[in-house]
Amino acid sequence: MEQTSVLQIDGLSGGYSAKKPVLHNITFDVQPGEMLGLIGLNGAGKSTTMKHILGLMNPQQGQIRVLGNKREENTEAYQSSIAFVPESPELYDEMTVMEHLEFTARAYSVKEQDFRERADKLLDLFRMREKSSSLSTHLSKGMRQKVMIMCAFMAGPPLYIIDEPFLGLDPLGIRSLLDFMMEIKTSGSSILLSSHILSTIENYCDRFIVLHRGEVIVQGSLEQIRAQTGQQGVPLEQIFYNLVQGRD
Ligand SMILES: Nc1ncnc2c1ncn2[C@@H]1O[C@H](COP(=O)(O)OP(=O)(O)OP(=O)(O)O)[C@@H](O)[C@H]1O
Repeated sequence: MEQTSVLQIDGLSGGYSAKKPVLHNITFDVQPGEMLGLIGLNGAGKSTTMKHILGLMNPQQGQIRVLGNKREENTEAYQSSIAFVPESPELYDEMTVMEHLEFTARAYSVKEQDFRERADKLLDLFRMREKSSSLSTHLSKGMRQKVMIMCAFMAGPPLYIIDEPFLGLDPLGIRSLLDFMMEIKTSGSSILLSSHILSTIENYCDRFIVLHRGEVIVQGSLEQIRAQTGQQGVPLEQIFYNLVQGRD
C-alpha cells in the first residue's frame, strides 16, 4: 500500500490578491520522518507558502493535504496535525514560560504524563529551567524564540512548520534545536523548515525545495540537486547562489 504523505501540495497558486499571485503552481510533498528545507531569497514566497499550509490564506488554485486531509473537509484533523514556529516570537505577555507549555499541551490534548516528560526535557535542553516561572515580557529575544520552539515540540504533532528558527538563538540553542529536530525525525514526525543559513541546514535536511519568485526551480536531496545542476561536491550555498544569480 502506498504511504500517505504527511504534506502534499499540488499545483498551489496563491497570494495576497487574486490579480497578482505570489506563488505559482507549487508542487512538493513531505514524507513521514523527513526534514525538508524550503530555501529562497527574501520575498521568494517561503512564508506565503507556509501561511497557505497553515490555513491562514486560501489557495487561488491547487490543493494542500495534511495526512490526506484537506483543511476545508476536516479542519480539526488538519489543524491538530501541525505545529508552527513563526519567524518572530508571538507570546502572551501575561503568561509565564510554564503556562505557555501548559496552554499548548491543553490545546493539543497532550496527556499529563507526556506533558511532564516533555516539559522536563525541553526546559533542560533549551536551558530555560530557571526561567520557567518568568513572564514572557521578562525574557530576552532569544529566550522568547526558545519558548515558541518549546511550545511546538510540546504539541508533538506529525508535521512541524518552522520559519527561520535560528535567528536570535545562541550557539548552544542552535545545537539543541538541530539535535532535537533529528530526534523528532527519528520518531517519525516531519519538518518543513525555512532558513537562510544554508551551511547549517545543508547537513540536516533530507531534501530541499528551492523557491524563486514564487516558483519551485529545483527540488531534491543535495546529491540530486548537485546532479541536476552538474555541480558535484559543491556546497548548497554555492549551488543556490549559482541558481538564483542573474535569474529574473
Ligand atoms: N501581507 C502582504 N501583503 C502583500 N504582499 C505581501 C505580504 N507579505 C508578503 N508579500 C509579498 O509576497 C512575496 C513573498 O513574500 P514572503 O514573505 O512569502 O517571502 P519570503 O520568502 O518568506 O521572504 P523572507 O526570506 O524575506 O522572509 C513578496 O513579494 C512580498 O512582497
